[in-house]
Amino acid sequence: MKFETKLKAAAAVVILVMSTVALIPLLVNRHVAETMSDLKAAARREHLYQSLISMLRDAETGQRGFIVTGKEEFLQPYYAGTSMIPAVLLELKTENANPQEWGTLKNIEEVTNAKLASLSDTISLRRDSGFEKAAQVIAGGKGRSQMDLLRSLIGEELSDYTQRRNELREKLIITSNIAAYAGVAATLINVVFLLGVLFAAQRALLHRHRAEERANSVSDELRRAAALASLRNAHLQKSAELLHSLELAETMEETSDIIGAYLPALLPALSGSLYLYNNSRNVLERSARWGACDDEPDVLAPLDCWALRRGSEHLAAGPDALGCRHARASSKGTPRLCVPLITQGDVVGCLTVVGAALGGDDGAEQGRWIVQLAEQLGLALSNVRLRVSLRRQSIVDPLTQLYNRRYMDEVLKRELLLAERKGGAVTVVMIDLDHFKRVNDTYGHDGGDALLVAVAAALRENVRACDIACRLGGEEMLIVLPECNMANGLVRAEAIRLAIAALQVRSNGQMLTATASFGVASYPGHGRTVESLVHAADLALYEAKHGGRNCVMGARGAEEADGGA
Ligand SMILES: Nc1nc2c(ncn2[C@@H]2O[C@H](COP(=O)(O)OP(=O)(O)OP(=O)(O)O)[C@@H](O)[C@H]2O)c(=O)[nH]1
Repeated sequence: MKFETKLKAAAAVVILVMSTVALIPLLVNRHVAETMSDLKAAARREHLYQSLISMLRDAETGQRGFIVTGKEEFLQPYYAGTSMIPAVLLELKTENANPQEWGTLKNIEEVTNAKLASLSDTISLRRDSGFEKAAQVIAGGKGRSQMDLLRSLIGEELSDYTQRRNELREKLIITSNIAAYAGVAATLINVVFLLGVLFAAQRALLHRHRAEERANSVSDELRRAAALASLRNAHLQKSAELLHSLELAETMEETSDIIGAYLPALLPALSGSLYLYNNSRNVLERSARWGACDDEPDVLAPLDCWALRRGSEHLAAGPDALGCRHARASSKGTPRLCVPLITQGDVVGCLTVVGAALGGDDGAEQGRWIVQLAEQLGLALSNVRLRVSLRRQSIVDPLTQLYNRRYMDEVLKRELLLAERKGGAVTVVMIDLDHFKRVNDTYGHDGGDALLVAVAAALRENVRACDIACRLGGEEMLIVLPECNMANGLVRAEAIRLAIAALQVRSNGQMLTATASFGVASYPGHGRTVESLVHAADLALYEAKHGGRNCVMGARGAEEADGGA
């Protein structure tokens, strides 16, 4: 049974008991009232009997006085007594007479009437026949014996009533005592039951209070869980968007931009930086930052960060926490979480996050979410790296690290379209090493390869960042010079020719040198398509070869159509 149902049942029992208990004094008091009434009736009858005897005595006294004196005024007590006797007798007969009394009452009435008759007779005799005659009748003693009989009969009744009154008085005392005890007992029982109800009510209140507290705490937990779930949902949605954008990234720079744009929304109450590992320098370089607090260095040495040293996340919260060396003094005291970005055992970066929210109530949850995010970022970054590397492999010649013919086609096509739209120029420089077969024959294929690598480096060093140096195949190379006219192209080709001629390459203990022949052609004068332009450069190269090699030849018929760049 539920506690509150039990309490209701107990309250019903208490009300029943208290009502019953309240009736006890009522019943006892009624009994007392009845006894009091009996006592009053007994006293009244006692009084009537005493009055009757007293009235008869007065009547007799008046009769004697008249007989002795013969004066009528002496009859005054006689008249007063006899006038009230019938009423007294009537009341004795009708009011509260009990059955045992009836016989005696009848006798008393008869003797009284006889006594009154004899009193009246002697008074008449005195009037009519004088004192002597009346005195003789009195001396006969009839009147006295009547009076004695009445005294005896009334005395019996009075004695009965005295006894009855005593009995009633005792009964009244007992009943009164019972009433008093019943009152006290009822009060005590009521007090006990009231205390019981009070105690039970208090327990019920306590019970309810605890239940309310439990309900409140459960509802708080549910609210927190709901808020957490919605936050997680938002995080998951945002991180899914971020990961999707990272899948489309083509370069590491683009990757950094994407991460930098998403981090403020993913970790809004915090500040931080994302570092990416630079293999060649063995340091981590900052690729993105967000938030109000910027106290991170641009470059992170692996030994400066506990997370990188340990290979797992490191939280520094509180004054005694072990802080990383890269954390600057300005942010000391603010919780900081560093998480290494690791994929397949390799560190690809590090996420450092700073903010009071890391140490609050939800700090642990935030920390878990950041570690999870870092895992996803690490995986995504490694995918981007792989993609960038594959893409590079597909467009770069593995020996010389120059772009391959396929990429040259792609780039040149794009540059020609741009030049057409802008009305600009594009120049291509075709390069072919002289007597390269001889190099191979003399120094072996390794020697030839070493020379090719050195020439490729010389090309890269002598062009602008926007120029694209490619290896078309064998010892044949081509440079695309965007926004460059024929004249400038010829100058550039000449500089490269000199750079190649100055090369001294050591291979297998021998010093190798090289020269190259150059054919230069420009858009739009020597061709408007990739094929026609490359063909024009190739023809010029052919002329350079036939012109004695180690020289630069421009394609024919270009001057009038040359752009102004
Ligand atoms: N070591 C090396 N040799 C290569 C490579 N690709 C092509 N060759 C060689 O380059 C040589 C090209 O020779 P040719 O086409 O006859 O021209 P050449 O000897 O340079 O003479 P000219 O071009 O007329 O000056 C061949 O012997 C090829 O085997 C390469 O990747 N490495």
